[in-house]
Amino acid sequence: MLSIPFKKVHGSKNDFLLIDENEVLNSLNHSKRKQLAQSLCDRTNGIGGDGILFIQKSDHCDGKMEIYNADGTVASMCGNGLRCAGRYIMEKTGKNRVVVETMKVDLTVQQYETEQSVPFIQVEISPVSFDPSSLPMVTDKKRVIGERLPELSNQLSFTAVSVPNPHLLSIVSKEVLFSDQLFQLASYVNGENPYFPDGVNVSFIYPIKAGEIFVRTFERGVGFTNACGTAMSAASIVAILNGLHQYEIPLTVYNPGGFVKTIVHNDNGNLSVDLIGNATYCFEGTVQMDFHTGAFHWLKERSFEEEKDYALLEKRAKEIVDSIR
Ligand SMILES: N[C@@H](CCC[C@H](N)C(=O)O)C(=O)O
Repeated sequence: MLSIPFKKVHGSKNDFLLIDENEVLNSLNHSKRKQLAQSLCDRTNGIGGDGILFIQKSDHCDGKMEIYNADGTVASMCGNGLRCAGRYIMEKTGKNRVVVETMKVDLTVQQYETEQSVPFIQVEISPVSFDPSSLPMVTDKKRVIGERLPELSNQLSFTAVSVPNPHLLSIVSKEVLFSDQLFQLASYVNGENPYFPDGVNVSFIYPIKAGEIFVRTFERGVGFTNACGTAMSAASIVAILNGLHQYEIPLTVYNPGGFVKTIVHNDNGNLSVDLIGNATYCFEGTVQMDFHTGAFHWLKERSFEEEKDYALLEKRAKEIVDSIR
C-alpha cells in the first residue's frame, strides 16, 4: 500500500485532485499515474474529479504540472488546473509569481488582486496555433477559422485551434447551445474518426452581450465539464476573430460552474491569453493505494472553508446562465 496525500481543488468547478509527488514516498510512473486517475476520478467508486494534477520538481522552473484526464489520458495543458497548481506552488515557494513547467511550455502564474472573496489567480495560456497539425487535425485546409465542415455538421461553422491542447469551437444560437448537438459531435470526434486522431475538446460559444460570452465544453478524456480553462481561452480568441470582442480588453466568460476573465494579447500575430479566475481548495486527505490489486481507500482529513465563499460567486454565474436558457 502506498500512502498518497492529496487536495481536492477546483477552478470554475472544473475539479481535480492535486497530488504533490514530492510528498509521496515511492516515485510514480506513467502507469501508476494513469491507474490513479482512472480509479480516483471515478465519481461513483472513487473520490471524483475531472482529472489529476501531478506536481513535480522542475530543473528550471518553480515547479512542474502534469495533467491526467479522468480516463487516464495525458493532456498537454489545463488552464483551470494550472490556476490551482500555480496557487499551490506559490504557497509552497512563498512567491506571488511563479513559472510552471508544463508538457510543452513554461507558463507564468501570478496572484490577481480582486474584490472577489475567493483567491483569484492569473495564468498565461500560450502558444496559440491554427496550424491543423498542431491539434492534430487531418484536413487539407491550411487553417480552420469560421469554416463550414459538412463532414461534422450541416449548420455550424468551426474554428480549430491549439493552446497548446486541441480545441474545436463553434459560435451557436441559444437553441443549439442546450441541444444534444454538442454531445453528438464531441462523441464522434473523440471516438474512432478520420479527422482528430487524438480526439479534441469541443465547445459551443454563445455571445450574451458586449464583453460577455458563455461557453459549454465537452472535454476530451472527461466528457461534459463545468468549465474548461483552455476552452474559454480559445473561445475568447474565436470571439475576437468574429468581431464580438477586441484584443487587450477583458472579456467575461461564463460557464456552468462560474466565470473567468480573459484578456487576449496579439504580439505581431503571436496570440496569448491571460486566464483569470478562482483556484479553490475544497478538502484534503490521504489515499492508500495498492497498485497490484487496484484496491484503494481514502480518508478526508480536513475541509477548507473556501467553498462557502465560492458558492456566492457560483450563484451569480448560475443566474446569468439561467437567464440565457
Ligand atoms: N480542463 C482543462 C483541460 C484538460 C485537458 C483536456 N481535457 C485535454 O485533453 O486537452 C482546462 O481547464 O483547460
